[in-house]
Amino acid sequence: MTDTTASTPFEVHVPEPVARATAAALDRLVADRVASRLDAGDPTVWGPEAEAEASIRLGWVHADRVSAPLVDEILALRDELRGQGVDRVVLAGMGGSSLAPEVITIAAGVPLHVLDTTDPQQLRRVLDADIERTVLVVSSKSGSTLETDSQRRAYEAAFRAAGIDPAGRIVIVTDPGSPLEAWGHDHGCRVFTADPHVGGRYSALTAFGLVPSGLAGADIHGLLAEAGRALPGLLADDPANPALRLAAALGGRALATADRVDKFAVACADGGRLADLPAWIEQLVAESTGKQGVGVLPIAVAAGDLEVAAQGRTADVQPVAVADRTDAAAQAALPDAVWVTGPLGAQFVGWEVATAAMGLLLGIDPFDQPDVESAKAAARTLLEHPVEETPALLTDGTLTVSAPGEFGPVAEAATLADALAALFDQLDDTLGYVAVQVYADRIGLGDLVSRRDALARALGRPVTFGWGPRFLHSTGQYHKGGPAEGVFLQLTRVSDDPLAIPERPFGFARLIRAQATGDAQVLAGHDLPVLRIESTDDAGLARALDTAVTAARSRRSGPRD
Ligand SMILES: O=P(O)(O)OC[C@H]1O[C@H](O)[C@H](O)[C@@H](O)[C@@H]1O
Repeated sequence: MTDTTASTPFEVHVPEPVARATAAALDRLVADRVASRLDAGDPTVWGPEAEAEASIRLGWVHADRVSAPLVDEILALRDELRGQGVDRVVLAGMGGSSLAPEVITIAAGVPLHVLDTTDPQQLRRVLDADIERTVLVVSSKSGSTLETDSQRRAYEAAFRAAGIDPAGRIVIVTDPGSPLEAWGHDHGCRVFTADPHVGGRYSALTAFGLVPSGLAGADIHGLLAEAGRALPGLLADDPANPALRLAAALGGRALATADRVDKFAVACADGGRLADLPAWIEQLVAESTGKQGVGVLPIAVAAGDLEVAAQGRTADVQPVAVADRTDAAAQAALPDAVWVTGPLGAQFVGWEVATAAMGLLLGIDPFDQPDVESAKAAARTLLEHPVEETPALLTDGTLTVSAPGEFGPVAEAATLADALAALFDQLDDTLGYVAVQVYADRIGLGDLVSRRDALARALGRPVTFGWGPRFLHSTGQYHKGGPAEGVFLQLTRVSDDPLAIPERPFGFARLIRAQATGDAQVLAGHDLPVLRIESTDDAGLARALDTAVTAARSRRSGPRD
């Protein structure tokens, strides 16, 4: 008897009109044998310019097998730590070194405290709690990421201040040969070296995803098994291959001259297990595809938000729903959406294959991130030299408004609402989007995200929402290297918190401000409109966003030429 209850390992449903409009892209992916060439580790898929990078970046295709021996090692360490009463796991890491573990542990319902910030308020909350029960995982592929290094320094000092030897409480995950590996060995820490043939954003099923998640109590063996079950179907040159169908549906119209669809809004449709998956998809797709003036922009949204709603969404955005199992009633309620269904391990490899295939459709290298370095360099320069203030346009209570690079008539703005209206006037009504970038405590002020949908509805255009500096390691590449369609609203919570970074001449408050200033300068240097609002209190951030919604509404209802 056939088992009709077995869940499908990975399934993609593409609405008929989308499938028709992207059929040529799917044909191309099958004819170019992208799936079997990935399976074989062929680095020539993306052309001669991408070959050198691709030749050291395809280890993720078989990560389920390569990572299997790690599982017992991680679980043994977890038991050892628990035996010592150490059961609280904190992760220091940015981008590809923290997004996957956060998704995995949320799906598993186990606690993991992710430090992917330089915001002093957010850091203090984690640093000040339960240190006697805490193990810190420091994850960095390069071993030189400034935020991660700063978090590690702060925690090491906190362990020492509490009379705890950091050697037994800091676990390192890094590439072989990195400065962090050397630091870990020199300081007697447990060190896991990852497969160096996997880039950060493709590393979910390597030591980067597995060590923190496994220590926190997630079923990492099951996760690898889910990927293993899906992979054969994902590596077949077949028009039924769900990853190729996903790539064609999302990337097949991104370069069209008419009716371009170069964005997708992704929501978790099962309300629970995969709730955080859209944040991981954002980094994978944005950083992989957004370069050389082209790209596919992923926008993480909630299920009822404008960009996925049946009414009012815009033609350049494809709605996407992710869920861990098929639910016919939910699918019927969102008939225009591409549905991506499967358990988390399968979602990881399915999206990775699809993203690599999108790289072929777009003609770019899906494994590099050429524009990420520019923001880091600008922040470093600002930290080494006294910060050069962009003159303020105006102040409003606790808020200071400035526009590096200027744009339109913003210099004449007399009020915050005027400045916001000037920014929104730069928005292209066909392909433009607004990127809201908030450098603040993303846990304590998490409610600010709820204003994203209101702003999108008021503008009638898509809105992305990123927490700084986290998004610099995720969608930041797309904003600078992708199509010049964005206008940028940057909010920064400035503070005089003295939280120090040991052996550095600057503390966290100065660092986060330099990161915001540096990125704004780089964006303005690309001739992109950037409005900066700095707030000396938490309430100012909410007030600035509420004013943005009001300004956006009057733009829509006011006279248009
Ligand atoms: O793991 P790390 O070397 O610390 O890198 C963390 C992140 O840094 C950069 O921003 C890259 O663009 C990301 O892809 C990467 O995930």
